[in-house]
Amino acid sequence: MRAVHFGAGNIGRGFIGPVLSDSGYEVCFVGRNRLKIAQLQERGRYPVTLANDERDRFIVENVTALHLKDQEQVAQAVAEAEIVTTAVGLTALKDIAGAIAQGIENRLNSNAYPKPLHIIACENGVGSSQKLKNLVYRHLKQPLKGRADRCVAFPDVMVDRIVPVQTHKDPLEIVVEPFSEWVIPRSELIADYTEIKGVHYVDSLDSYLERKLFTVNTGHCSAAYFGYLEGCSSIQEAMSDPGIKDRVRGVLQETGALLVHLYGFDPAAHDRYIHKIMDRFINPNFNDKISRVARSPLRKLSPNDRLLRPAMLAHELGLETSYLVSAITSALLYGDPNDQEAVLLQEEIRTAGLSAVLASRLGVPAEHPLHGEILKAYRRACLRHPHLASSGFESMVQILRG
Ligand SMILES: NC(=O)C1=CN([C@@H]2O[C@H](COP(=O)(O)OP(=O)(O)OC[C@H]3O[C@@H](n4cnc5c(N)ncnc54)[C@H](O)[C@@H]3O)[C@@H](O)[C@H]2O)C=CC1
Ligand SMILES: O=P(O)(O)OC[C@H]1O[C@](O)(CO)[C@@H](O)[C@@H]1O
Repeated sequence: MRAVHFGAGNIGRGFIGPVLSDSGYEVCFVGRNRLKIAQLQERGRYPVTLANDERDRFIVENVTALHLKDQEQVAQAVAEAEIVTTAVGLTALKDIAGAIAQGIENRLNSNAYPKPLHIIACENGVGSSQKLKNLVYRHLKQPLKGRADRCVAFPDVMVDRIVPVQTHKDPLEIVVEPFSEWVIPRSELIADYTEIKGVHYVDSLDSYLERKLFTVNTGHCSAAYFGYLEGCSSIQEAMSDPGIKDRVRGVLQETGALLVHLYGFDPAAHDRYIHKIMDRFINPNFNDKISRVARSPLRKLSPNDRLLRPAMLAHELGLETSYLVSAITSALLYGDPNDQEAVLLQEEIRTAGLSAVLASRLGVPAEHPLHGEILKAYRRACLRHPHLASSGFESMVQILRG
């Protein structure tokens, strides 16, 4: 059995690769980093270490690799695979869609009755595989789309494992948290699907996906944005500040009330879930950089993502949102000069004004009550954090003072 995985990065090597390999797949990584690709080709295996006290270690066997630029080989690998997975980042899906489409075309053209193919985007977000499908279909000619509909499935999934940025001498070495969960809805699978060992199959994905997105991802990025404002460099440092930890808990209690309302979770069980997730953030066996967890604030602030979606839904239901508003406000102040989206966000706020950004980027129109609340909270946060003035906020802080 052959799997093709796009993205030889942290979640690819640290989670998807090991699960597929353990399930008997030969895993072909498709990536951009020449050194990693060459090493994967040469060694055919790599080590994974668990960030637990014992530092348990295992080897992922039966792997190979291709460079994304080797278009013909990549398309052929997709054409022959049983499963294709991705972990490249939501915004990068458009850059691999053409290669996947070419693979589907080869597969359909070489066989009148091609075997079914499952293509799974293991990216954080709602409807990631459907997004990938739309991008792939833009490259397919009309008659092929109809045939692809019959034998290619794009199931949306939930993946959960914290894999921080890696800083080892060996470019393939990877340290991951011990916990992991991969959930796939049975209803989105087509014929002849071979179950992957270790995957949790469910009837419906929504509750699993939103519980994870609004708890692990909302809580984690809140810790990162709160920590950034206080000058922390890692999540571990941020979570050791009792004030930040309380605010993260406040955010998760708000999303928790929403999730309990939406999905009927038992409140006490959900409270235990929150507790467990906060313990995962604190894991002392690695150092998770704020810059990783806070990365791409425009994506994280988009209407369907981990901050705005729960805030808007909670507001609609008349639930409390003040901690979520404070997390959104902190994200709006994220100004890491090495993060392209943070730079663009700050530039847009400076040039168009916060109110316009709230309406156009975050989907919170001027007449929405949360619009005014975010503006107010933002003004208060600017005044509390004058150190941000050095990164271009000076004039704004002056205006706000005036
Ligand atoms: N790291 C984590 O703990 C988790 C990450 N995820 C999701 O997995 C995805 C990947 O995240 P990480 O592995 O952490 O990131 P990463 O940066 O370690 O890996 C991403 C990989 O995709 C490749 N890539 C990036 N842009 C590309 C492009 N335009 N074309 C082709 N390849 C490209 C990179 O070369 C890299 O190998 C993201 O969607 C993330 O939200 C999901 C759960 C956990
Ligand atoms: O990968 P993204 O969406 O930028 O966000 C990083 C997130 O990924 C995770 O590592 C796993 O979902 C979270 O810990 C973190 O919130």
